[in-house]
Amino acid sequence: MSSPSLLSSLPIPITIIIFTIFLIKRLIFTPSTTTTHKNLPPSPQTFPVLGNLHQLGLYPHRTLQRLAQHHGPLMLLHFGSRPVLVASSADAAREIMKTHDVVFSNRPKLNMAHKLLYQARDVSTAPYGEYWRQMRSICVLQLLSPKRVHSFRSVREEETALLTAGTMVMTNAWAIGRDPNLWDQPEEFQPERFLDSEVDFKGNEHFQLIPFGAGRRGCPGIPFAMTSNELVLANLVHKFDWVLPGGAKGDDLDTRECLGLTIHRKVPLLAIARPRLTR
Ligand code: HEM
Repeated sequence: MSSPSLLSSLPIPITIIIFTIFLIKRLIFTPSTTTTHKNLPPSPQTFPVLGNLHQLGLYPHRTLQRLAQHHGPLMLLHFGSRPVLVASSADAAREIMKTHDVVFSNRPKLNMAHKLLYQARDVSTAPYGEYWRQMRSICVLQLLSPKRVHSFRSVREEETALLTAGTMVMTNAWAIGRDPNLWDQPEEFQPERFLDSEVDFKGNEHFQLIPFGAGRRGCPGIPFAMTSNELVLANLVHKFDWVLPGGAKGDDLDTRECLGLTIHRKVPLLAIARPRLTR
């Protein structure tokens, strides 16, 4: 007669618990696709159902930057079941926004856009296609052209060999803007670094600075934004001296960020304007 195995000698609930732990471990520690899936960009380990969502934390731009340092400038994550390709270098951004921008010109379907923006009928969330093309050309030619701004005065889908159709793409412009391979002392505020520099912010050739995005879904409001920004900034600097309340200095500022539609200051900047020009 054979002796009973260790498992069969245990009470049933304990056997079930051990089996469940074993299953969960197998599911949780699915190996990274860095080495297992040929032709796919590297991926961090995924968690069942959540994918990589649980890893994003409060500051996804920072988490993605850290993951990219480990897995490379083009990596594949999963937000739940949705594959998400994350670009974290200027070269990767160029591939997506210039070389293959037809393929990546759609927008994700967002409930918010359908509910608030007339079934995503506005130009920024409209799916890539004829309707978007017409809206965009009205914007660019009729509303936002340099001439018009000045006058105010006062898919075709190609499938790539690597990715599943429907893969969402995120370009981490924040991480690219801090890439030490591209910028000298990236965390330092040195506006003079742009003097006599070829880098511009329009995303035409230089993808290391892309505040307006780039490619066919890039921001059409650049002339409008730059004209308004320059005017407002020039007036604020020219007409006022600025100090911090209570004699505080720049180093005293709390510069932590906060996540929202865009990343913004966690603690609002309070500054006192002292007029220095009398009319
Ligand atoms: C400093 C100011 C601005 C910044 C930093 C900015 C930035 C951006 C960015 C990052 C995008 C997404 C680009 C992409 O997906 O690749 C975008 C799209 C867009 N922006 Fe701006 N923008 C600014 C001002 C404006 C202004 C003033 C207007 C219009 C009056 C405007 C109209 C649009 C539109 C319509 C889109 C969607 C384009 C499309 O999906 O085809 N933006 N902007």
